[in-house]
Amino acid sequence: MPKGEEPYTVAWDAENECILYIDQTLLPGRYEQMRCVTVDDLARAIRRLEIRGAPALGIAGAMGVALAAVRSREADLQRFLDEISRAGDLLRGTRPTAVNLAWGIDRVLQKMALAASVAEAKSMAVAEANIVAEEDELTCRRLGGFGEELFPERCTVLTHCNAGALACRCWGTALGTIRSAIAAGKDVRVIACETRPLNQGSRLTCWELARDGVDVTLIPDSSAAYLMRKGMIDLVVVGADRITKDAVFNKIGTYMHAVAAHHHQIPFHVAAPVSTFDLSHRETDVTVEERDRSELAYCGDVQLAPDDVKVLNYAFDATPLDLVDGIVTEIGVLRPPYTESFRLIGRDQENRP
Ligand SMILES: CSC[C@@H](O)[C@@H](O)C(=O)COP(=O)(O)O
Repeated sequence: MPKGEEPYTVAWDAENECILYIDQTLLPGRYEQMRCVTVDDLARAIRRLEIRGAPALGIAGAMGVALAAVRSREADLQRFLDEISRAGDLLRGTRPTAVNLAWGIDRVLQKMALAASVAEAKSMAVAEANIVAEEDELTCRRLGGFGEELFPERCTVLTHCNAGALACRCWGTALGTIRSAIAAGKDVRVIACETRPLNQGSRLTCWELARDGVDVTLIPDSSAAYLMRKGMIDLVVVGADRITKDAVFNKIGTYMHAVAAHHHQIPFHVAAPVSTFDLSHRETDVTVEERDRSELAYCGDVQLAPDDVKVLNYAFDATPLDLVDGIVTEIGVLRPPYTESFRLIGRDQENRP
């Protein structure tokens, strides 16, 4: 977190060789740091959304591989690498849509494959995981700087879900652009959609922004189009979990905001690091996570739907690129038709080790 001595969302504890993280399921009531000492602990924390948000999942994936490495007792290098690769597969399977998770895991596995001994592989894994985390902070701040230019001097921006400090190491992507605009002296008010069913908007985005003294107003997801119609929203900025050749995957509900923004001629922007791009795939190739019926059928212990009713609980949706007016990244703001910028990013990704 950017304030004072506060902890980062996900961090490596070098002394105890484990992962420290802020349990996001406890917010806004409790702000508490937890630890994962095994890969199983981490897999559980990710499935429960104690750690969530694409860039934070990338860091968690990278640190999860480092955790598996330092905990291993295997002495043979090849068997060691096979064991860590299986740990990577376990983590990769926890949440299929946010591409950053697999990206973070693969980055550390690829680095370890260059090691000449188990000891070297372990120290390479920890070092690379920490680099992934440090880079995320730089990326968010750079991205925020580019995104700031999208904000008029005085404006109201709508955002969905939480693409803030809690979804990254700190600062945030969509909220990073808002923080940067405010830091540049602009008068920015935020409309935060509650983001049913798990309320990342009301619990996390409102908590983060209110704590920073940002003017934030909570709305039900279903009122966004009406506020647009009433002229109460100047622009929309959201994060992303995966950007394919043809679509932006983000929290369920994002697509309806994009459609409504297009209808009302309100700019709709996405803020995401280059690590969120997956330009070798199309929308239809991507597995969209479906979550448990209990998230909709219950609110805590209160039953909201009959026992036998069918529930369809997609965690994400896909917004076609023709509804996206700009994608803010750490290398600049990409503009439609995206062909040339995607070609350059895709070529760069293919050339990675
Ligand atoms: C910078 S985070 C961008 C996205 O990861 C965010 O908008 C989102 O959809 C997160 O979903 P979640 O299910 O809470 O992990």
